[in-house]
Amino acid sequence: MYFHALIPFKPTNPKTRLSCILNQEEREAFARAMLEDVIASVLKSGCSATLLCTHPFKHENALIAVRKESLNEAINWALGQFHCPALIIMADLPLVTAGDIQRLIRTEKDMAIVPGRGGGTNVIFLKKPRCFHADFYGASFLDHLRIAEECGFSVDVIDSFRMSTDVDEKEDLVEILIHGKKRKSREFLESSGFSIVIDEKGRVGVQRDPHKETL
Ligand SMILES: Nc1nc2c(ncn2[C@@H]2O[C@H](COP(=O)(O)OP(=O)(O)OP(=O)(O)O)[C@@H](O)[C@H]2O)c(=O)[nH]1
Ligand SMILES: C[C@H](OP(=O)(O)O)C(=O)O
Repeated sequence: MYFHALIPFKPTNPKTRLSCILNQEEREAFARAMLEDVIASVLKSGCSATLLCTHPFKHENALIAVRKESLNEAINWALGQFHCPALIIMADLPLVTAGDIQRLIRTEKDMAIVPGRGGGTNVIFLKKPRCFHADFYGASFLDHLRIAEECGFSVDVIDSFRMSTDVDEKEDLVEILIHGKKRKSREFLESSGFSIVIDEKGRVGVQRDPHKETL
């Protein structure tokens, strides 16, 4: 089955929650690396990709729509354009695989949704996108379930470590370094001097080679 994936993407000053370890230029490069990982899996799954960008951006394998309004307004504008099922997938899910995406688009329910850790929403597949509206931020997973109920949709909640791992905070980088084999995002982190470290309590974190620090 062939579907269209909508990937919201903020190319300019993204991932501000990583400002403690990456400067703006690095955050922009890292966000692009994660986006590459997501696009590669989207295309491998057989879907096409449209980037819903806050600023002008170019990509050889994706269509681009530039919308300067907020994330929800931009997505809701896009959903109104769809006449076929739609996949909304965030650009900060570098561990996603093509098989994960196929699992969503093969759902027999009206909607499939993947929660993000901490209450967010990482991926939504909608068979009737024009009935739905996005309400990201805060406990958006619960909000999206409520909106689906209002639409009368049957819902498939997908339990997936890889798709539920959105990369927002320094601690999240651990997952890329451990599980991100062959990912552009892992290459970026390794070439920027990041590696995993285990603290005195046995917790796993990341450290950066001081010679590669720029802050
Ligand atoms: N089109 C669009 N995409 C956005 C916007 N804000 C964030 N995104 C994208 O939406 C997804 C989830 O966003 P966040 O996790 O909040 O990412 P972020 O805004 O870069 O990160 P923080 O600054 O740390 O909040 C990512 O794919 C972002 O690139 C926006 O205003 N418009
Ligand atoms: C967009 C937002 O992302 P988070 O801030 O949870 O990463 C959400 O999932 O609602």
